Amino acid sequence: MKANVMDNLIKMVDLITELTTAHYSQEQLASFVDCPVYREAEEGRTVFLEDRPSCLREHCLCDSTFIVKTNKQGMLVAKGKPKRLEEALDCFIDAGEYLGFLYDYENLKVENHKLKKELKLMINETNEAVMVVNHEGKIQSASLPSCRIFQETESSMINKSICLWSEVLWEELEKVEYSGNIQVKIHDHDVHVIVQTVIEGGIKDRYVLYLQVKDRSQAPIHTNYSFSNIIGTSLAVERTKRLAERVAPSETTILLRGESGTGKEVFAQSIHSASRRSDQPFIAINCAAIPEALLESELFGYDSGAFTGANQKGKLGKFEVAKGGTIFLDEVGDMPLSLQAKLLRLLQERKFERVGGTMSIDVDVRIIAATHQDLDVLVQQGKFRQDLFFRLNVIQLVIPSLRDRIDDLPLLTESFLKEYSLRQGGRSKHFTEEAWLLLQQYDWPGNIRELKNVIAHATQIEVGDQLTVDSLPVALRKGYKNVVVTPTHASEKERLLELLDQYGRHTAAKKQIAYELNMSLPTLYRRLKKHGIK
Ligand SMILES: Nc1ncnc2c1ncn2[C@@H]1O[C@H](COP(=O)(O)OP(=O)(O)OP(=O)(O)O)[C@@H](O)[C@H]1O
Repeated sequence: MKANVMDNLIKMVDLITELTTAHYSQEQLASFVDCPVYREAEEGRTVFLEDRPSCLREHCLCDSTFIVKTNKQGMLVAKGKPKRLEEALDCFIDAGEYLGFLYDYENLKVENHKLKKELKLMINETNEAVMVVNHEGKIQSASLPSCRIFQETESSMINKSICLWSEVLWEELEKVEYSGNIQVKIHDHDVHVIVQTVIEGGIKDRYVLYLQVKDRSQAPIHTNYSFSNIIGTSLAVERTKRLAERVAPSETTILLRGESGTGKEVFAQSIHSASRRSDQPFIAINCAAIPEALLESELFGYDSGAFTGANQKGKLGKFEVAKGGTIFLDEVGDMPLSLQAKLLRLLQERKFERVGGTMSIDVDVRIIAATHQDLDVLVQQGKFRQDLFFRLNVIQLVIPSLRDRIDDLPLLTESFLKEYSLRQGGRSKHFTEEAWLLLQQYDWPGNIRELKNVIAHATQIEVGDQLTVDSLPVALRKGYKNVVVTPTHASEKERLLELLDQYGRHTAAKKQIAYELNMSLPTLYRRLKKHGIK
């Protein structure tokens, strides 16, 4: 479907060139009334003429073969091979319909600038990476997805030579006669470029480029996770998954809470994959990992000339790169207050300005924010704006820690063992009983990320199929006591007792404990009963 529309767009560029060559006004048409060809065309049929009819000859502005399409408003006369134009007219309608507007070619006023404007609009609106490069290698128009591949704003690419980004691409473009395929590297991405040349007056006038990033794992749009591959069947994770699945299709802003390494990004990606935006970009940005001075331009982009002495070209910010898709603001609690104000305005007005820019840019992005910190506390401390907190906290999902879903340890371990053993080209390895006990006793402060790292480490250093205590990191081995217990049971019981000691045994304390464990109060009572805790 998309490929067809692209083909159509490419062909249309050709068509537009042809259409601009001749058009007859109402007055001129008045003098054609006696012409049989014109009358036939007036009935609404497209008439293809191998030769120029005598009735048109005297009014004719140029001398070549014609195709005539007419109605009350005027007559469209275009130059070119009849069969090709017939196809092109169909393409014109198809592409117009797909892009949400139908160009009424019955009423077509064939004025060069208008058609060029329409083409530009279509290029801007398309979700495909399309560019037009002129015969000197200068970029004439570029759709937003193509700007993403080049990691530039449209304004910083227009009228610049394509050589600035890839000399190879320009060398290869020059070799293309009519159409061709080029493989190039742009910012380390392997990009496949489909090229169509536009010939005017017998010479190559411009190139229409359709770009596809081949290695999608490197493309910003890529997500690895959907709900179906979130591993875990524990009550805590099932509950969170159900709630996330319910809110995914809506456009609601979501706040994910949970310790580091619990899978907040995994949930954010899954929500994106289950939303209407799934074929649009998913862009993640860690607000804590980027120096404060750079965060604003990373998020909102900057216009050329925004920084003196700096790179004079503009740059797209993550909100623009994510257009139509989802942005994942990880560690949002670390965002500086000055930027919190800008983010709040964006959430309220769905608009923002680039750094150094004056133009307001509309935002069409779903926001999923995440934090391992307690935003309530940050609000009380004056480190996080309360109004922003309310805006972000429309739906809150708490991702349980691995301790609180320790029942999932076997499933997770098995899956990571398979993954890493396969990666290393061998059979699936397994833990000895002793090592397995240690894994179950450990309290996993680094959560699933830590578990993954432990398994990657163990499978790498152990040559045999069995992963022993010795292949575990020191932090885990510290707790090794060589005792036989039923650990899942024991560790949950231990955790419950610990929390009861900490908070107390009255109902309010139990409510707090249930909240901490991401379970309902009745579930907590069931668990307490199961472990014989009074
Ligand atoms: N349910 C799951 N099934 C499979 N893998 C998971 C699951 N949850 C998390 N992981 C893996 O654990 C690692 C950490 O997950 P992720 O980055 O989503 O955590 P996070 O909570 O966003 O961490 P941080 O707060 O540090 O950014 C990733 O490698 C991810 O693939």
